[in-house]
Amino acid sequence: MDLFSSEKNGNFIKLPLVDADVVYCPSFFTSEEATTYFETLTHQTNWQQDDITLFGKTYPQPRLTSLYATNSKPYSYSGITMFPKPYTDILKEIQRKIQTVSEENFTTVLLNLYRDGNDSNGWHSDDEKELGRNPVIASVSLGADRIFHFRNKKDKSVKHKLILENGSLLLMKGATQHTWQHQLPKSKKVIKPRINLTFRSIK
Ligand SMILES: O=C(O)CCC(=O)C(=O)O
Ligand SMILES: [Fe+2]
Repeated sequence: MDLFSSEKNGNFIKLPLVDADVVYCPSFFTSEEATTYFETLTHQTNWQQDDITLFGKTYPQPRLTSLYATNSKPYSYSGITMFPKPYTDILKEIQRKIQTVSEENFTTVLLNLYRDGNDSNGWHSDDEKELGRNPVIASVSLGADRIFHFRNKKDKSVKHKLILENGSLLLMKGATQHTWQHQLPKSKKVIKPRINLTFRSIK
């Protein structure tokens, strides 16, 4: 499906990032769908808090995570290896809806729970080998609005900010993970939780 002619799924905005392909859709899901998904995933997900190792030091990850997949392939990043559980019905439903616009056969979803504005996700690219060369990553946001940043890898002063809203979809494709990093910074103002799902393909 051509993203820009899709009316049913609302408004797709292409972000002005050089050598990247990032599209944001603010209300991909209705607020009723987003509320149902948020409530169900809060309670049904097998949330865990792993330790990560960065530059030889070990810390508890500043958020909770969980991995689900249609196969049994693990996913490794920041010194953590996660083994997936099988998709639940709600994850199948969300994936079916995003697959109508993403044209990618996702196998795996990483869920993040940011309990409040103290939880965060530091600068990184999703460039692990198991994701393949130019990964398509579909990122769904539920719950509290949070600020999201991109910065260019060659010139880290080149940044782009956006707000990831409840029920939104962000699609990152093409060279994006080679040329840009992203982060979800802490925010003193945020007191409510947010759930993020990033659908990926690990073959
Ligand atoms: O929470 C988000 O919006 C970003 C998550 C992310 O970048 C990741 O899990 O790789
Ligand atoms: Fe990421």
